[in-house]
Amino acid sequence: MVDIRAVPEADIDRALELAYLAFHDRPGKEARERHHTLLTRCGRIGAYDGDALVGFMAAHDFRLSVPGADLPCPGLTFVAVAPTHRRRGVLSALMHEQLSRTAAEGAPIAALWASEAAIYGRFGFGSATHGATVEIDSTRPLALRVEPDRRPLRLVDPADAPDVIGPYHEAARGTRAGRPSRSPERWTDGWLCEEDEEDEGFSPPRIIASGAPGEPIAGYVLYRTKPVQDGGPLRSPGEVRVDELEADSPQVAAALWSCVASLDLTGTVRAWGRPPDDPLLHFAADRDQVRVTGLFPALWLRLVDVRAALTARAWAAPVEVVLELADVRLPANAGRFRLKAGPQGAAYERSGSGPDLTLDVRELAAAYLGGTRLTELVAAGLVGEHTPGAAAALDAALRTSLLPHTADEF
Ligand SMILES: CC(=O)SCCNC(=O)CCNC(=O)[C@H](O)C(C)(C)COP(=O)(O)OP(=O)(O)OC[C@H]1O[C@@H](n2cnc3c(N)ncnc32)[C@H](O)[C@@H]1OP(=O)(O)O
Repeated sequence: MVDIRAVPEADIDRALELAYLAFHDRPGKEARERHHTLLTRCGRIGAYDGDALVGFMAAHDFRLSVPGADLPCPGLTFVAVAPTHRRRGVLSALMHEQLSRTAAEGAPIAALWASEAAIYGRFGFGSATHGATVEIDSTRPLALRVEPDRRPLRLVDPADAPDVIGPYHEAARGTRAGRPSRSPERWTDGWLCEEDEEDEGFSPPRIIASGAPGEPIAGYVLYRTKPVQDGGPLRSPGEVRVDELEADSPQVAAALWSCVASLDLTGTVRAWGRPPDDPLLHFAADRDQVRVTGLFPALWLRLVDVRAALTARAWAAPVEVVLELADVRLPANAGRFRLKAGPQGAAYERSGSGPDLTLDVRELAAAYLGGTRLTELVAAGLVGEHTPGAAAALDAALRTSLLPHTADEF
């Protein structure tokens, strides 16, 4: 029997060794130090078999943008179970403890990025945002259907970036649901880290902002580059990897995309985590030049307190439905509830009426940010619709003008 309890700071190095073991990772000294510091700032729970730490889970203290609100939301990370103890319920026990703590702390939701998509649905997490991998052939000028903004572009020193682009990012977070808050440390130790943790072949981060010095910025692009790989006949062009691009308008976005697509000694721009409704995909004149090469589940969301989550968000249209909700991990959420919601707010109370929709909490979580349509889940056989049109009506109320999205992998 393992014992689930808080992991003291003294055990952080052991937790990291366990995580590196589980993730087949061998980071260098600097990355280890960064991870250590990061874990000092996270909530930490462990599974101990006697003295041995055999399971671990950490939680960032995030807030997450949801439609019309910004909610406390632990961001679960560094989940690892020792190879000697896997498939014996250690993760399940850690998750049980984590969800109980989340509820006790009054956070209505929790989120994570999954190492494998098959793991977290059973714990009530739904796939709530998606990322698109976009590739631009930049061996020729980027063909656009909008006129790029003419404001000057300027380089921002990464050391100044939290002050220059941090507030811009924080404001942009409210425009799309699904975005976690970014602490100064997450900027410096993650996005702006000199060495790229995934691939040390990439340059340090580069930032180009739109707007003359002294003026408020109108957008920015954060990217890294890889030089030409010179293997004789196998010579491949340099690559630009766009990590983040935010802009006030399509014209500013066009100026920033054009800029990275025209960098000398590069022939490809890869943006690994764009919103699936990225305006670029519409204003690119040649869709053979700008291609979506992949679509992946990004943020997984858990509605820990369904009532608090539903009544906290904004609603796009009036709806009144009775939901029969299943939640085997958090039974307080389970049962029949009448949701009456609209632009004025929402009420969610237990009901004795027959259900319009029958669904598991993971399906409601997938739909909560407006990124997954319940009508599609009905069509997939995952949501039962007992009143024709009920799923479409709830979709209309959950809808957001922009798809939820985040590239903040944690
Ligand atoms: C948010 C993050 O940090 S994501 C990172 C997750 N960590 C990793 O991928 C590191 C390598 N893997 C591991 O450390 C472990 O295998 C973990 C954490 C994925 C699973 O831990 P375990 O203690 O083995 O899980 P546990 O025994 O509680 O399994 C619970 C259920 O999930 C299932 N499950 C666990 N892992 C997986 C998986 N990778 N794929 C599919 N199903 C899985 C189990 O079969 C079990 O199913 P059941 O309830 O029907 O019996």
